[in-house]
Amino acid sequence: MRIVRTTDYKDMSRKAANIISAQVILKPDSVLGLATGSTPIGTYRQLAEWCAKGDCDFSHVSTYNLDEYRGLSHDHVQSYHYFMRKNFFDHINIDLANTHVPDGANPDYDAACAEYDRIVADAGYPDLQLLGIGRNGHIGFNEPDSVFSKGTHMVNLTQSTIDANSRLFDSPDEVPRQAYTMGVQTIMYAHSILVVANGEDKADAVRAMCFGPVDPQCPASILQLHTNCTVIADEAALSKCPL
Ligand SMILES: N[C@@H]1[C@@H](O)[C@H](O)[C@@H](COP(=O)(O)O)O[C@@H]1O
Repeated sequence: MRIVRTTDYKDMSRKAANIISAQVILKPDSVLGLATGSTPIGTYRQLAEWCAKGDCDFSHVSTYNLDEYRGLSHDHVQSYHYFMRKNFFDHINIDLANTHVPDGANPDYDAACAEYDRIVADAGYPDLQLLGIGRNGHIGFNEPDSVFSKGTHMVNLTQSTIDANSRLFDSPDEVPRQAYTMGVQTIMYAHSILVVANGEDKADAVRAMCFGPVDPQCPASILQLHTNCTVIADEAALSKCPL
Protein backbone atom coordinates (compact mmCIF):
# COMPACT_ATOMS: atom_id res chain seq x y z
CA MET A 1 0.00 0.00 0.00
CA ARG A 2 1.45 3.34 -1.05
CA ILE A 3 0.45 6.36 1.02
CA VAL A 4 0.62 9.80 -0.55
CA ARG A 5 0.27 12.75 1.82
CA THR A 6 -1.32 15.92 0.46
CA THR A 7 -1.65 19.33 2.01
CA ASP A 8 -5.40 19.67 1.59
CA TYR A 9 -8.51 18.55 -0.31
CA LYS A 10 -7.55 20.39 -3.48
CA ASP A 11 -4.10 18.85 -3.55
CA MET A 12 -5.61 15.39 -2.89
CA SER A 13 -8.14 15.85 -5.71
CA ARG A 14 -5.52 17.00 -8.23
CA LYS A 15 -3.15 14.14 -7.43
CA ALA A 16 -5.95 11.56 -7.68
CA ALA A 17 -7.10 13.09 -10.98
CA ASN A 18 -3.52 12.88 -12.27
CA ILE A 19 -3.43 9.15 -11.61
CA ILE A 20 -6.80 8.55 -13.29
CA SER A 21 -5.83 10.75 -16.21
CA ALA A 22 -2.56 8.83 -16.67
CA GLN A 23 -4.54 5.57 -16.61
CA VAL A 24 -6.82 6.82 -19.39
CA ILE A 25 -3.95 8.25 -21.45
CA LEU A 26 -2.03 4.98 -21.26
CA LYS A 27 -5.12 2.84 -21.91
CA PRO A 28 -7.86 4.85 -23.67
CA ASP A 29 -10.41 2.03 -23.30
CA SER A 30 -9.83 1.73 -19.56
CA VAL A 31 -12.46 0.20 -17.31
CA LEU A 32 -12.82 2.52 -14.32
CA GLY A 33 -14.49 1.60 -11.05
CA LEU A 34 -16.03 4.75 -9.60
CA ALA A 35 -17.23 5.92 -6.22
CA THR A 36 -19.73 8.43 -4.86
CA GLY A 37 -19.62 10.53 -1.70
CA SER A 38 -18.26 14.03 -1.26
CA THR A 39 -14.59 13.00 -1.26
CA PRO A 40 -14.19 12.20 -5.00
CA ILE A 41 -16.16 15.25 -6.21
CA GLY A 42 -13.01 17.41 -6.48
CA THR A 43 -11.28 14.64 -8.44
CA TYR A 44 -14.22 14.48 -10.87
CA ARG A 45 -14.21 18.28 -11.27
CA GLN A 46 -10.50 18.29 -12.07
CA LEU A 47 -10.91 15.52 -14.63
CA ALA A 48 -13.85 17.36 -16.22
CA GLU A 49 -11.68 20.48 -16.50
CA TRP A 50 -8.90 18.57 -18.23
CA CYS A 51 -11.43 16.83 -20.46
CA ALA A 52 -12.86 20.20 -21.56
CA LYS A 53 -9.34 21.29 -22.50
CA GLY A 54 -8.86 18.15 -24.55
CA ASP A 55 -6.27 16.72 -22.18
CA CYS A 56 -8.28 13.73 -21.04
CA ASP A 57 -10.45 11.69 -23.40
CA PHE A 58 -13.18 9.47 -21.95
CA SER A 59 -14.79 8.53 -25.26
CA HIS A 60 -13.55 4.92 -25.07
CA VAL A 61 -13.74 4.53 -21.29
CA SER A 62 -16.33 2.41 -19.51
CA THR A 63 -17.26 2.81 -15.85
CA TYR A 64 -18.74 0.65 -13.11
CA ASN A 65 -19.91 2.29 -9.91
CA LEU A 66 -19.61 0.60 -6.56
CA ASP A 67 -23.07 0.95 -5.18
CA GLU A 68 -26.58 2.38 -5.24
CA TYR A 69 -29.39 2.87 -2.75
CA ARG A 70 -32.14 0.31 -3.03
CA GLY A 71 -35.55 1.71 -3.90
CA LEU A 72 -34.54 4.98 -5.60
CA SER A 73 -35.35 5.59 -9.25
CA HIS A 74 -32.43 6.48 -11.52
CA ASP A 75 -33.52 10.12 -11.71
CA HIS A 76 -34.09 10.53 -7.95
CA VAL A 77 -31.84 13.42 -6.94
CA GLN A 78 -30.26 11.38 -4.13
CA SER A 79 -29.63 8.31 -6.25
CA TYR A 80 -26.06 7.53 -7.20
CA HIS A 81 -27.17 7.34 -10.85
CA TYR A 82 -28.12 11.01 -10.59
CA PHE A 83 -25.02 11.87 -8.53
CA MET A 84 -22.69 10.47 -11.17
CA ARG A 85 -24.36 12.34 -14.01
CA LYS A 86 -24.46 15.62 -12.12
CA ASN A 87 -20.92 15.43 -10.74
CA PHE A 88 -19.08 13.73 -13.56
CA PHE A 89 -20.69 12.11 -16.60
CA ASP A 90 -22.53 15.26 -17.78
CA HIS A 91 -19.21 17.11 -17.86
CA ILE A 92 -17.02 14.68 -19.78
CA ASN A 93 -17.12 13.13 -23.25
CA ILE A 94 -18.14 9.68 -22.05
CA ASP A 95 -20.79 7.61 -23.83
CA LEU A 96 -23.50 7.19 -21.17
CA ALA A 97 -24.20 3.72 -22.55
CA ASN A 98 -20.75 2.76 -21.23
CA THR A 99 -21.51 3.89 -17.68
CA HIS A 100 -22.95 1.43 -15.16
CA VAL A 101 -24.40 1.76 -11.67
CA PRO A 102 -26.18 -1.06 -9.79
CA ASP A 103 -29.90 -0.94 -10.47
CA GLY A 104 -31.36 0.21 -7.17
CA ALA A 105 -34.71 0.65 -8.85
CA ASN A 106 -34.99 -3.13 -9.29
CA PRO A 107 -36.57 -4.44 -6.06
CA ASP A 108 -35.51 -8.00 -6.95
CA TYR A 109 -32.14 -7.86 -5.23
CA ASP A 110 -30.98 -11.30 -6.30
CA ALA A 111 -31.53 -10.45 -9.96
CA ALA A 112 -30.13 -6.91 -9.70
CA CYS A 113 -26.96 -8.05 -7.91
CA ALA A 114 -26.33 -11.13 -10.10
CA GLU A 115 -26.72 -9.02 -13.24
CA TYR A 116 -24.24 -6.45 -11.95
CA ASP A 117 -21.69 -9.14 -11.05
CA ARG A 118 -22.06 -10.54 -14.53
CA ILE A 119 -21.39 -7.25 -16.33
CA VAL A 120 -18.44 -6.31 -14.10
CA ALA A 121 -16.88 -9.73 -14.70
CA ASP A 122 -17.57 -9.51 -18.45
CA ALA A 123 -15.73 -6.18 -18.48
CA GLY A 124 -12.70 -7.93 -16.97
CA TYR A 125 -12.92 -5.94 -13.68
CA PRO A 126 -11.71 -2.34 -13.34
CA ASP A 127 -8.23 -1.36 -14.44
CA LEU A 128 -8.47 1.25 -11.73
CA GLN A 129 -10.95 1.34 -8.88
CA LEU A 130 -11.48 4.69 -7.15
CA LEU A 131 -12.64 4.40 -3.53
CA GLY A 132 -13.68 6.69 -0.72
CA ILE A 133 -13.85 5.41 2.83
CA GLY A 134 -16.64 5.65 5.38
CA ARG A 135 -16.00 6.81 8.93
CA ASN A 136 -16.42 3.23 10.13
CA GLY A 137 -14.00 1.91 7.48
CA HIS A 138 -16.64 0.87 4.96
CA ILE A 139 -15.85 0.71 1.25
CA GLY A 140 -18.67 0.87 -1.25
CA PHE A 141 -21.45 0.02 1.16
CA ASN A 142 -19.59 -2.92 2.71
CA GLU A 143 -20.17 -2.24 6.37
CA PRO A 144 -18.15 -3.69 9.30
CA ASP A 145 -19.01 -7.36 9.56
CA SER A 146 -17.67 -10.69 10.81
CA VAL A 147 -16.66 -11.74 7.28
CA PHE A 148 -15.48 -10.02 4.10
CA SER A 149 -18.23 -10.01 1.47
CA LYS A 150 -17.81 -11.50 -1.99
CA GLY A 151 -19.91 -10.38 -4.95
CA THR A 152 -22.56 -7.69 -5.35
CA HIS A 153 -25.18 -8.01 -2.64
CA MET A 154 -27.83 -6.14 -0.71
CA VAL A 155 -26.84 -4.55 2.59
CA ASN A 156 -28.71 -3.04 5.49
CA LEU A 157 -26.94 0.24 6.18
CA THR A 158 -25.63 0.84 9.70
CA GLN A 159 -27.04 3.70 11.74
CA SER A 160 -23.68 5.51 11.53
CA THR A 161 -23.74 5.41 7.72
CA ILE A 162 -27.39 6.50 7.63
CA ASP A 163 -26.51 9.39 9.96
CA ALA A 164 -23.40 10.35 7.94
CA ASN A 165 -25.33 10.31 4.66
CA SER A 166 -28.41 12.06 6.05
CA ARG A 167 -26.72 15.44 5.45
CA LEU A 168 -27.45 14.90 1.77
CA PHE A 169 -31.19 14.31 2.31
CA ASP A 170 -33.91 16.68 3.54
CA SER A 171 -34.41 14.57 6.65
CA PRO A 172 -32.78 11.42 8.12
CA ASP A 173 -36.09 9.55 7.59
CA GLU A 174 -35.60 9.87 3.83
CA VAL A 175 -32.25 8.05 3.77
CA PRO A 176 -32.81 4.58 2.31
CA ARG A 177 -32.04 1.77 4.76
CA GLN A 178 -30.72 -0.63 2.14
CA ALA A 179 -28.31 -0.55 -0.76
CA TYR A 180 -26.76 -2.79 -3.41
CA THR A 181 -22.97 -2.82 -3.35
CA MET A 182 -20.10 -4.54 -5.08
CA GLY A 183 -18.58 -6.97 -2.60
CA VAL A 184 -15.13 -6.67 -1.06
CA GLN A 185 -13.89 -9.57 -3.18
CA THR A 186 -15.03 -7.84 -6.38
CA ILE A 187 -13.31 -4.64 -5.28
CA MET A 188 -10.10 -6.62 -4.70
CA TYR A 189 -10.28 -7.96 -8.29
CA ALA A 190 -9.54 -4.45 -9.60
CA HIS A 191 -6.09 -4.28 -11.17
CA SER A 192 -5.24 -1.13 -9.24
CA ILE A 193 -6.98 0.74 -6.43
CA LEU A 194 -6.91 4.42 -5.56
CA VAL A 195 -8.37 5.49 -2.20
CA VAL A 196 -9.05 9.16 -1.49
CA ALA A 197 -9.64 10.47 2.03
CA ASN A 198 -9.68 13.89 3.60
CA GLY A 199 -10.56 15.50 6.90
CA GLU A 200 -10.15 14.68 10.54
CA ASP A 201 -13.35 12.65 10.73
CA LYS A 202 -11.66 10.02 8.53
CA ALA A 203 -8.47 9.82 10.63
CA ASP A 204 -9.51 6.74 12.66
CA ALA A 205 -10.73 4.91 9.56
CA VAL A 206 -7.56 5.73 7.61
CA ARG A 207 -5.37 4.52 10.48
CA ALA A 208 -7.34 1.25 10.72
CA MET A 209 -7.24 0.82 6.92
CA CYS A 210 -3.48 1.33 6.60
CA PHE A 211 -2.05 0.16 9.93
CA GLY A 212 -4.69 -1.90 11.72
CA PRO A 213 -5.18 -5.65 11.54
CA VAL A 214 -6.79 -7.00 8.37
CA ASP A 215 -10.23 -7.48 9.86
CA PRO A 216 -13.75 -7.36 8.36
CA GLN A 217 -14.66 -5.02 11.23
CA CYS A 218 -12.77 -2.48 9.09
CA PRO A 219 -13.58 -3.61 5.52
CA ALA A 220 -11.00 -1.20 4.05
CA SER A 221 -8.20 -2.97 5.95
CA ILE A 222 -8.20 -5.74 3.32
CA LEU A 223 -6.69 -3.23 0.89
CA GLN A 224 -3.37 -3.84 2.69
CA LEU A 225 -3.35 -7.17 0.82
CA HIS A 226 -3.86 -5.63 -2.63
CA THR A 227 -0.66 -5.54 -4.67
CA ASN A 228 -1.34 -2.16 -6.29
CA CYS A 229 -3.19 0.11 -3.89
CA THR A 230 -2.50 3.81 -3.43
CA VAL A 231 -4.01 5.95 -0.68
CA ILE A 232 -4.06 9.69 -1.30
CA ALA A 233 -5.00 11.52 1.87
CA ASP A 234 -4.62 14.96 3.33
CA GLU A 235 -2.76 15.85 6.56
CA ALA A 236 -5.93 15.72 8.65
CA ALA A 237 -6.96 12.25 7.45
CA LEU A 238 -3.41 10.97 8.08
CA SER A 239 -3.09 12.69 11.46
CA LYS A 240 -3.53 9.46 13.46
CA CYS A 241 -1.20 7.36 11.30
CA PRO A 242 2.26 6.41 12.59
CA LEU A 243 4.07 8.04 9.68
N1 LIG B 1 -21.29 4.47 -0.43
C1 LIG B 1 -20.53 5.65 -0.21
C2 LIG B 1 -19.06 5.30 -0.11
O1 LIG B 1 -18.63 4.80 -1.36
C3 LIG B 1 -18.26 6.51 0.30
O2 LIG B 1 -16.89 6.20 0.32
C4 LIG B 1 -18.71 6.95 1.67
C5 LIG B 1 -17.94 8.14 2.21
O3 LIG B 1 -18.50 9.31 1.72
P1 LIG B 1 -17.83 10.74 1.83
O4 LIG B 1 -16.79 10.80 0.78
O5 LIG B 1 -18.97 11.69 1.57
O6 LIG B 1 -17.29 10.86 3.20
O7 LIG B 1 -20.09 7.32 1.58
C6 LIG B 1 -21.00 6.40 1.04
O8 LIG B 1 -21.37 5.54 2.07
